[in-house]
Amino acid sequence: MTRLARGVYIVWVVLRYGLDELVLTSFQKPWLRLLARMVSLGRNLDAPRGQRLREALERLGPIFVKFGQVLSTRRDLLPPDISDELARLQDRVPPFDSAVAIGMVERALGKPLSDIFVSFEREPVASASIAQVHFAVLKDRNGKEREVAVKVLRPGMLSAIDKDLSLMRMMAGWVEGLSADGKRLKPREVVAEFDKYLHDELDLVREASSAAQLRRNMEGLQLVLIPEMLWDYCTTDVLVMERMHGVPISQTERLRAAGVDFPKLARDGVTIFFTQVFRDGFFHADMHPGNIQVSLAPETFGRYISLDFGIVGTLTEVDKEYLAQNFVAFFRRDYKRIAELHVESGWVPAATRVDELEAAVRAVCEPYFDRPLKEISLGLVLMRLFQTSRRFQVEIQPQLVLLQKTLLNIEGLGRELDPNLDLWATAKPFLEQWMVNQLGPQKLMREFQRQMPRYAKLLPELPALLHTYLQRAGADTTLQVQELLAEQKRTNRLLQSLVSAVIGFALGMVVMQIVVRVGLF
Ligand SMILES: Nc1ncnc2c1ncn2[C@@H]1O[C@H](COP(=O)(O)OP(=O)(O)OP(=O)(O)O)[C@@H](O)[C@H]1O
Repeated sequence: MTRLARGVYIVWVVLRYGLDELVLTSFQKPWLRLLARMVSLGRNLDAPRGQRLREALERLGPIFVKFGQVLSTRRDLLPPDISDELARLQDRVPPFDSAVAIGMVERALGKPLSDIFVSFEREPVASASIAQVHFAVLKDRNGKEREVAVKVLRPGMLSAIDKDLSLMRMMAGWVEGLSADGKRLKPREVVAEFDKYLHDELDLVREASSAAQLRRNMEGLQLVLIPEMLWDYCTTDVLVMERMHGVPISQTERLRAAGVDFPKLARDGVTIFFTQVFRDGFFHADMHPGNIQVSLAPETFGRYISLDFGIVGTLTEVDKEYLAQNFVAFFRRDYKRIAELHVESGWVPAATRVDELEAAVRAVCEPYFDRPLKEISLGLVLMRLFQTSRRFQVEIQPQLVLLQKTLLNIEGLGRELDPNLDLWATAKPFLEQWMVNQLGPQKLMREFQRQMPRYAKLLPELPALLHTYLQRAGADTTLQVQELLAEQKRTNRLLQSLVSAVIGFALGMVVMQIVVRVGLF
């Protein structure tokens, strides 16, 4: 289909499903209002708006379906009825021809299939819009046989995606320009985010490296199994990894019959997530049930198996600091502090009235304290906080939105496995440890250690630097002497401040320990 024909088709679907009503209720130009009314004559719009949007995206094909799925996570932008409906979008599409998949594997790995694999299942085990997965048995370099899962990218995805993305960008521009409501929805920003997301997903080496990193991070925890990536066989289009044998988490009856301890499973899920977020700042952000299995093998019985590492989130020290400070203020119900934090960090315009922001934050948080702590959904609180912040022109970072979305998934999963799950009892040790790490002496020590190599490197260079300096100063010895004396004074002062800093640091450590251990929780 040419670009023009595809564009016309998209506009037709938009109008048939009444999507113009969703975003363009407030066309600014009268002639556009008239035109929209004319082309939409006689259409039947009985179904709820969310359902119409979902059906239209399904009709527009896999890339739009993926777009809807990504959009469903932007609960900070969309009303709940629409995001709920979008979250129901299923990404399962008919598989592509096995011969094509095999051809891609052979091209990517540079050998005939029989040279690499002992056997290769032609029928894929799963197929989605971006890729499909085949099981196989690999003959590794040492002649050892290994069961593997081979993920192959759908051919021609890049050009199809780029075509649809350029149309989406164009439509986003229209929506933003033509509708008063359009600007609020930030369509161009949303499409740009989707563009990055899709291109990341189209690089399987990137996915494999995320998996390898998570596997390393999770090794010591002994709660989750992550497939090993077989690097000799991983390319941008083809990913070969250890095959996992688990039971999908959705098959609860089977798991129960096998004797899996559900309350423990629920607690472990929270532990894994909190460790990834608060300890490592690197988390699996696509935690839908399709990507989670449970091992029934005797030596790893009851452990999670995590799959699909296309979407991971990273948190910087600044993000963690933001979360830490806000969580602490939240637990203390110190809404003024939350408001002040936003102003201090420059998140809201300096002219923002702290009392107004404080009142808005109070309205979000206070209702939650009516319930027992274990019933509070932190994902929901965060989402409401982000929504409120937007009203005050705060640009919430995408990684924080990703975190909030994953938190909602984890809480949902945990409560499904064990309705009595006390999220806080499980999360509290992590938050405590995290607070100590973020604000306590360890953090200062880490900073100190981080800076040390820089100073250590400078030290041996000092005589050479001094020598160059003296040479440059030339014959004017008076000047040299005066400057050297001044330098000596400066050095003395530096030493004095260093000593004070060390004493202050030691005192700080003691005070922080007391504050953190006694004051916060
Ligand atoms: N290493 C593995 N071992 C066993 N099964 C696997 C493995 N990797 C993938 N699968 C199977 O293939 C399915 C799809 O894998 P994956 O989620 O990685 O693909 P995807 O194309 O990204 O799908 P989606 O985006 O819909 O989650 C999994 O649900 C699982 O059943």
